[in-house]
Amino acid sequence: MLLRSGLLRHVRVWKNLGLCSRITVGAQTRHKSTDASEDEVKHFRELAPTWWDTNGSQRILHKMNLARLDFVQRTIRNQVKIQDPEIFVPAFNYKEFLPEYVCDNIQREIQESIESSLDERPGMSVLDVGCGGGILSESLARLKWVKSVQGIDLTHECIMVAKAHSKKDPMLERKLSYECKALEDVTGQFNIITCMEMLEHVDVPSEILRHCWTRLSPDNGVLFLSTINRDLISWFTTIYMGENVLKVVPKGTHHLSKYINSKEIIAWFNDNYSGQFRLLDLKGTMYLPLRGWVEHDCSDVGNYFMAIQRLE
Ligand SMILES: CC(C)=CCC/C(C)=C/CC/C(C)=C/CC/C(C)=C/CC/C(C)=C/CC/C(C)=C/Cc1cc(C(=O)O)cc(O)c1O
Ligand SMILES: C[S@@+](CC[C@H](N)C(=O)[O-])C[C@H]1O[C@@H](n2cnc3c(N)ncnc32)[C@H](O)[C@@H]1O
Ligand SMILES: [Mg+2]
Repeated sequence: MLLRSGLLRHVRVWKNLGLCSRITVGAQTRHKSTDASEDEVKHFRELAPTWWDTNGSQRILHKMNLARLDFVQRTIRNQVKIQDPEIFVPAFNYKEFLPEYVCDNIQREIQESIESSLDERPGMSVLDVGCGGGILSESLARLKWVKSVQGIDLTHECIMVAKAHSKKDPMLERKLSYECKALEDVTGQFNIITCMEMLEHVDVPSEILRHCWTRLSPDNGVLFLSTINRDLISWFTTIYMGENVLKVVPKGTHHLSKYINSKEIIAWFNDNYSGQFRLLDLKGTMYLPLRGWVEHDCSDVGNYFMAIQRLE
């Protein structure tokens, strides 16, 4: 069992990185396999009152919301096939040959066609797992092509804050609902399931992934994950700098030993659902002062966004 004390712990974890896969760490005797641990619930219970203060303890989460919503929208739009024969979709790298204004027009027409295709479809149902105070849930509920968002979380105070904040916007009332419940108690299937900045807070992440999978529509449902690789750079940025130096993340939020490598998640899906899923996108993301969260292609280090599609 990895020691949880001081820098030595982090060095030990870092040296032992390859020895145990985080994804299937043994489930202790648990009431529910997807239950939250008391210390995590206590931590987020204390943060709940200031959740919607965009300059408060969750300010980094608010800043991250812009980047992850871009990731979600880009991924969903990329699944839309252009149906309109009037739309010219060049089959070559036209941006290298055509004038910029022509390229801009082509891009605009393609995006407009995608948006109208999305709007013509029946709206998508969304489950936001570990929704916290609802930062992502509200943003998703405001998307035209989303018909419903169900946010669940096991910190009761977060759900109360989420419900109170959503009441400020009447438009959300018919699309957005919240419940303090465990994932395994959620019924039905969803077109989109989001599990953002939550996996690194649970004791048995494989159970969360398994229960997400069974609630993902087999008709190309998409699971969006964002979490953190278990590496020294993650420790340096998210814990040493984030919590101790810059103090932009509440102290005690993260524990390196609970971080999950993107490769571990992909390996777990290959082991459990081989041939039934497609990795739609995987991007690293990092917070840079003055720039906010920026995407990069090194998804094996630091934070990452992942989109996995269920094929059957
Ligand atoms: C290719 C690659 C990644 C190379 C990186 C190399 C390297 C060493 C880069 C250093 C980057 C750099 C310039 C660091 C300077 C210090 C800095 C800006 C550190 C970032 C601190 C920070 C904001 C970390 C984010 C932590 C995090 C995961 C936030 C999400 C979050 C938030 C909250 C909350 O607000 O309560 C709770 C959570 O559970 C979260 O996951
Ligand atoms: C960092 S917050 C992320 C909130 C939200 N997903 C976002 O990104 O804005 C992590 C949330 O996960 C919740 N959580 C932790 N373990 C959970 C579990 N096993 N089931 C449901 N929620 C859980 C916590 O209560 C907390 O609200
Ligand atoms: Mg986190």
